[in-house]
Amino acid sequence: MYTFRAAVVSTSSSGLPLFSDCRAPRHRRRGSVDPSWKTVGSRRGSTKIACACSAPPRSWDDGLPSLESNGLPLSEKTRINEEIDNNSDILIECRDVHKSFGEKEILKGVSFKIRHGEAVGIIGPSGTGKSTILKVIAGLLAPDKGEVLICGKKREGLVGDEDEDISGLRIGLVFQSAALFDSLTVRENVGFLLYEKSKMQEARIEELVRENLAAVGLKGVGELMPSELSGGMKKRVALARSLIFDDTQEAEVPEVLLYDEPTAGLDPIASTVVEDLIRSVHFKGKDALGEPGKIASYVVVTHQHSTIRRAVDRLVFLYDGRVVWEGMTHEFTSSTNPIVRQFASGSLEGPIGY
Ligand SMILES: Nc1ncnc2c1ncn2[C@@H]1O[C@H](COP(=O)(O)OP(=O)(O)OP(=O)(O)O)[C@@H](O)[C@H]1O
Repeated sequence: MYTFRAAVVSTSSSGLPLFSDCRAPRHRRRGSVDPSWKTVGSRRGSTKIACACSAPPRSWDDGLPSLESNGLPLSEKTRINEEIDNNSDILIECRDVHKSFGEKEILKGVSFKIRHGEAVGIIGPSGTGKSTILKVIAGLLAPDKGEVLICGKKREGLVGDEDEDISGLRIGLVFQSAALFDSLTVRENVGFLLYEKSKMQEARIEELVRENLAAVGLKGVGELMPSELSGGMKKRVALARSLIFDDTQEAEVPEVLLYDEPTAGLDPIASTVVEDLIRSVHFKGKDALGEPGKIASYVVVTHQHSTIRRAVDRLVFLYDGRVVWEGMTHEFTSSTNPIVRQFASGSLEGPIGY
């Protein structure tokens, strides 16, 4: 399963133009380049946080009655106001997202919301579309039907497309394979985007690389090659790469990180390290330097029970291309939903067929 997924991500067999710029910079290439690497994100945000996290402007002609003219009872007005307030912290919303690969319909109408401050896990049986929905959110895949709203605004186009215009939010995707360029040093991997896309001085980039490596508990590894790192260290380097950004160019906008099976293939202790790291770079946590993390919200696709328990607070359960259950992590094992029960217990008996 792991190998297959890694293969899907690490080749451009999907035919996506997205991977067309996934090459190491020519002057930094040393030998072969892992073509799988892609950092996803809009570094062009110009909206201030207050705007970034506020609800989309709502027209009172959109089906909801006007508060001014219809003399609604106070309770009704309150309800509507609460609904607006409750939606004001939604960073990402998937609405009825469909996606097929050839004849195979994978996502059959996926809807859920990610709010500011949330730590969400996406779980479900193999092949049910968990990685696919992450890639749709990240702008690596376009939905066939339905939409993804980023801070209330419909995402148009894919990452790198000219018509891609997401502002007010940065989205980073951390691939399960870590997907480092094997021909670049750790420092070059972490600073890749800044070396390539920014006008920052090399010395400043190096400083940021050092800071971000330190934040994930890695000091003094900048000049090592990826082949010299353990699997857990590679995942941390990938995380540091997703945290770094050009802070000279843009207004500060929230960042959402999407982790695709971050603990797959790790031993239990290495998994705990990565799970705690995921928590630590969240703004509610403290990074390895004791500073508050930078991440506003994150989403973790995982199969591992330890990761579910330790790294996320809320779960979205995908089955057969749809969300069949959502709930808090502590509700997962006591759910009466037969699909969830079977999955949580690992039983062969139940609605999920293998
Ligand atoms: N680019 C692609 N081209 C063709 N089929 C694809 C592509 N990407 C994914 N698929 C198929 O879509 C289905 C869902 O894949 P996905 O990786 O999203 O599942 P998943 O729920 O993350 O699985 P797992 O838990 O095993 O990693 C699989 O059957 C896979 O073969």
